[in-house]
Amino acid sequence: MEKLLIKSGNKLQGKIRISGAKNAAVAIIPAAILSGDICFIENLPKINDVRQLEQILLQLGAEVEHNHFSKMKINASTINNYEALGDSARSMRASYYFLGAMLGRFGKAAVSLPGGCNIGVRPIDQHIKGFEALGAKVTIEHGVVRAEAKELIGASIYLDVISVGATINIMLAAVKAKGVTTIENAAKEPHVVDVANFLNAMGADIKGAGTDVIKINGVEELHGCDHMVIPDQIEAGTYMIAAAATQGNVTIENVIPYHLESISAKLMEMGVVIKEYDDSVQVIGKERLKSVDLKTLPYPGFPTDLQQPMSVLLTIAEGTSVVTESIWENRFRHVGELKRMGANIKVEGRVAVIEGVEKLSGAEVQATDLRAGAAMVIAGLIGEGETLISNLIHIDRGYEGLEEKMLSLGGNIKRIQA
Ligand SMILES: CC(=O)N[C@H]1[C@@H](OP(=O)(O)OP(=O)(O)OC[C@H]2O[C@@H](n3ccc(=O)[nH]c3=O)[C@H](O)[C@@H]2O)O[C@H](CO)[C@@H](O)[C@@H]1O
Ligand SMILES: C=C(OP(=O)(O)O)C(=O)O
Repeated sequence: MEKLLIKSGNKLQGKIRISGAKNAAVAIIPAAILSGDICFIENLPKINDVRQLEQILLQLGAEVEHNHFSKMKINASTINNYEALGDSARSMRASYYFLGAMLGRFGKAAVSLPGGCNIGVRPIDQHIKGFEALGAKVTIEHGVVRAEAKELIGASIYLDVISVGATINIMLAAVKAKGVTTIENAAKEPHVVDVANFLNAMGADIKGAGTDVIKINGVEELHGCDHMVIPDQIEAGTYMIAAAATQGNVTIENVIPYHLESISAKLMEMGVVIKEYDDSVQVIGKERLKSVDLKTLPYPGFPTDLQQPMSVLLTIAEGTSVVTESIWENRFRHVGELKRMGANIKVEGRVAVIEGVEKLSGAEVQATDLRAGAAMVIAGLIGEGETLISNLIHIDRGYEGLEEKMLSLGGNIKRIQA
């Protein structure tokens, strides 16, 4: 089994380049099948979720070419199967975007119920409500979601919860529907905007992405396009936190600093020095940081996907921090692992109370999910001695070359068979 062996002691120093955003890429790839023309997608992250999406595209009959995923060419004119069933679809969350995309293009779709991180129940009722409002019939049987519509007609849809997935899936289904669709209480994450920009580059007419209300004027046809995926806000935040935790000095390049404001603000509140440039941020750590309270919220709030890495930093801050996870009901599974390293954390429901300790100590721990994995890597960089992390499958789903990037910054980390 592959594990990550980390020795602590090195402060991260230097420059790091952030990859394309996982959560944008995994929606844009399925979105590309909305047209029978050729789409080129650039700046894709080299992660397992993207590899699984390629498998699904091939399963559907699309033609795919890429140069180690840097630029993917998708020809969806050859699609002859409307069912994405099996391990690839089940292995990840974003396979559910094929529902919206296939429904939007062909009026029918079947996708195995998606997987993804085990961080809560993860219902898809808002996606289904949206598809049904557009005129589709949706069923779930034997672990497969099926959606079918003779004709999709624009509708007004109010989301009961702010959902990234439902917002994007409804956009995908609605771009070619007859008439106007509005999504109210829409998610505003940067990846939602990137997907809307991609669809507009294909000829869609979407306005308001990035605000609470998205308006989609259905168009008859979409065409091919060339699109560059935005930089990954969460990967950038992960390296910012790692730099702060190791008292390092790291310049994080190829970012949109505006997308990082909630993270920069929290780090500065703790005493970290952040310098913002046009497309990079420099993070300079300090010896003992101050505790802070943190509540995860939809964008532009503090992202839930950085709650776990951030809680590592809080374990060694001075004082007591209260972390409230308001998006997912089960996103504290990393706490048990951090306790093995000497962290002092109490969890009550969706709240974790973290009492800062002088230091963590290395231990054998697991990546219980994707961001928990990143959290363990940061803990390993600061935990006295050696840390061995297992269950790397989660990390590989969403971080491009994590150990190579950490190594280039001076982190003492290697992948071993153990
Ligand atoms: C591939 C991808 O982009 N994953 C991200 C996406 O997940 P995902 O799109 O699955 O998350 P959502 O934004 O949909 O979920 C937010 C909240 O809404 C609830 N909900 C969602 C849909 C639904 O039909 N019904 C419902 O009740 C969820 O249980 C959760 O409490 O956004 C999350 C919130 O920023 C991130 O943590 C994930 O990294
Ligand atoms: C939870 C995440 O991803 P997914 O929705 O793909 O499980 C994440 O990226 O942190």
